[in-house]
Amino acid sequence: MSFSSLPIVDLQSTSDEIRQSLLNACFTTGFFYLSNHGLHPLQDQVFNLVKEFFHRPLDEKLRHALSPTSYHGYLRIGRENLDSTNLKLIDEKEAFKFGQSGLNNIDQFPEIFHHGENFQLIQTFFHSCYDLCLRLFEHLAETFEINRDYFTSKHQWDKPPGATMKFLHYPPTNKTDSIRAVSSFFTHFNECISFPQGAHSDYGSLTLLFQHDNQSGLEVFDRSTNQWHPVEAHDDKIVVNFGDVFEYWSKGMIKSTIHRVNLPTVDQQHHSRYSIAFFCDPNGDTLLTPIPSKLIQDRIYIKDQHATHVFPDDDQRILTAGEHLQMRLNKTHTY
Ligand SMILES: O=C(O)CCC(=O)C(=O)O
Ligand SMILES: [Fe+2]
Repeated sequence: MSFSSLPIVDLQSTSDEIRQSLLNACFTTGFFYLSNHGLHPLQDQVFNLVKEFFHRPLDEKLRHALSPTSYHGYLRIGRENLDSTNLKLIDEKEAFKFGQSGLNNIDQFPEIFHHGENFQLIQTFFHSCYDLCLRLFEHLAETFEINRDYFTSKHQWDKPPGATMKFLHYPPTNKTDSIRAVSSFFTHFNECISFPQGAHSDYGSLTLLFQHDNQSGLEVFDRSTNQWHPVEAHDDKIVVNFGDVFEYWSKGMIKSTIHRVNLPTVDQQHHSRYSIAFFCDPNGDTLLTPIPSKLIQDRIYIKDQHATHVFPDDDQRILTAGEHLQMRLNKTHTY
């Protein structure tokens, strides 16, 4: 895998160029920048709302805490911890999660999302993200030289589980360099320590990540060298990554690359970092069988140690996307 910089998929370039850059992303990190995607003006408005929401008092946000039976709600700091391999790591982020199934029911959402056009803005943004994923799926089908609707037909809007959107806030940290050193020391002594967001791979097919104020923090893991690499934030480019489902579908050709959010650099540590993640999941009954493409049909899937997060055991039973999602969600530890 090469990490010198992520490939750029420019949606205003020709289909051939898009195919080439997608192929490049498929063969390297499974991450790419998406430019000229058309969502930038909308994204700015949504970030204003994101900031307004997270500035509300904690008790007000907690009135809409995510419950085990709902697909949307507020997650306080430490509630969702994504590194399932290290139960001592607490994610120092707060989030608000929107499940597609709740998007029509405004009454369940915090007051601030009811004001003026805010709820319509959220819905429009959600739909635009979904449409953008469908567009990428069509380009990917061309890249794999298979039916144009191969992937889109597995992501039908009206079938569960649907997509999920998360507003994310990483509060300022006053960890100085010496505290950073002490934190890593304490992990050896069974203390819980906090980290903006623990290492994980995404569970679904595609993730869109919107960043704000060009504030970096995202890092991707290079399996071949065991090293973390920072991903530069550019507000006008969406960072897109493939999730576990594509690793299954492509017999490991596409990596569901592990990533995390690291502590900010010292000059940025007094600023909040905001991001929006949009997670696309195939319909629950979709089988995780290989894509019928000559690019991968002769491929032998050799699972490396990092694929164990995708393949929890060695039984050869073919999972559905729904079973896989449930298995990953069960492993996300919460307090
Ligand atoms: O906030 C970020 O930069 C990354 C978010 C992410 O990876 C996730 O929520 O799965
Ligand atoms: Fe992620």
